[in-house]
Amino acid sequence: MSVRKKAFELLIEIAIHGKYSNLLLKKELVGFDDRDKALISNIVYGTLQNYRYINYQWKDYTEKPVKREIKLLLDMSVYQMFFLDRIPDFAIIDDAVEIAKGKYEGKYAGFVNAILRQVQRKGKRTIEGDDFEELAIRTSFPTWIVRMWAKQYGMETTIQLCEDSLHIPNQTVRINTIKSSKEELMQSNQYTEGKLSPVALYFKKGSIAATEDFKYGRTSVQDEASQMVALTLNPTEDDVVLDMCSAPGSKTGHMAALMKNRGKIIATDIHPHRLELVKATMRRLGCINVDYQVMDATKASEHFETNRFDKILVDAPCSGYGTLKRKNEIKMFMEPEDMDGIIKTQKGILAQAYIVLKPGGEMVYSTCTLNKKENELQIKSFIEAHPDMEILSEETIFPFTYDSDGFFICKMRKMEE
Ligand SMILES: C[S@@+](CC[C@H](N)C(=O)[O-])C[C@H]1O[C@@H](n2cnc3c(N)ncnc32)[C@H](O)[C@@H]1O
Repeated sequence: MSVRKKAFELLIEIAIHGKYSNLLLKKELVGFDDRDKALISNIVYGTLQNYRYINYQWKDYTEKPVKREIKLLLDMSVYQMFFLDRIPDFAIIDDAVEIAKGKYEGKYAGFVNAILRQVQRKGKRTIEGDDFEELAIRTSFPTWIVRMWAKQYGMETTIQLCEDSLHIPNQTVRINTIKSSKEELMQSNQYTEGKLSPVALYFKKGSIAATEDFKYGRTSVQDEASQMVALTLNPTEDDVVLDMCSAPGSKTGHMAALMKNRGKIIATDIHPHRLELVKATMRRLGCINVDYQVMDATKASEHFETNRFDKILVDAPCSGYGTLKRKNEIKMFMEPEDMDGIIKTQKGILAQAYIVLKPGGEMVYSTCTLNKKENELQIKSFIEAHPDMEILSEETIFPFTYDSDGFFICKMRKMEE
């Protein structure tokens, strides 16, 4: 199968059928050589990352409603014409026409040809609209989120956030100190040192999952800002810790390492199949101080006695807007109402965490999103409802500062009775 046809099929799966891009590409690119793999990945991720900008380049050249698959074919072709210098336009257009011929009995081949020839003739369009609209189209975001971020964080930060989402992210591992050390791993020349977390290494090239270090549990794939969560909670060897939303287990493994495999972590998640991922990861990492329990964290006090835990991690389900350079398709699907249910769940989990936390105990609330309603305002309302909780630290890590994901991390303490 041609490289572009494969890219097109993958885009249909992601953009129309809602599959996760990183999982799909990992599975579907087996058997392609490295050059083809790189080109297919580039076309798929590039089209997703720039979906609104490239669509803007051709959408006014037709008044007819365009079928979703044909729209994707045009988007993908325009992406290649404007972003990939090495492929001549005529080859991209010919290929798109050939792919269209195979769809809907060839009905759209002429249409695809006509639109792409217009794009080729007219070149890049100047973006029209106010500052919010211009930024949203240029960096391919829905305009509502640009307005929301500008209101919450200011325009300068919003521009940085939007532009940062177009970068290819670092591949980062956490050193699993249960099995290895920085000194040992750095000997292999596969890594450079991280910038934020003391146990982060950047993987230089290739697939982390294919390395011996990963296979034997010396490393865990984990973004650097994400590593700051367990470091902030800082559980010790004597603690009994509740990890309320633990799957797939990145932070559980980190906490086990900080606790030197002593004390106890109870790892819970609402989804049994996701809790299985935590178990598998703990086996690979050699973590032996973890117990597992399927649990809806909004009902934690039905499972555990009051005041039981020394430390609690609430790594809450969230809108995920801090992970946009890693999960490009979120930008395409994000809707303002997505947040409503999540905010309610976060509130419910926090209220339950409070009940099962010991007086004098500490808890971290974290999200991988940039949205004050899920972060600062969520904490503000929690503290108002629980005046015996004090904030020890509250930090937003923007994804552009350390080329990491974006995280919000708040550490709190329950005052002694
Ligand atoms: C941000 S992820 C957690 C990531 C994890 N802490 C890690 O470091 O790998 C949020 C998790 O919360 C779980 N979740 C969602 N709603 C929940 C609920 N009501 N109770 C418990 N877990 C929930 C999801 O299944 C998901 O695994």
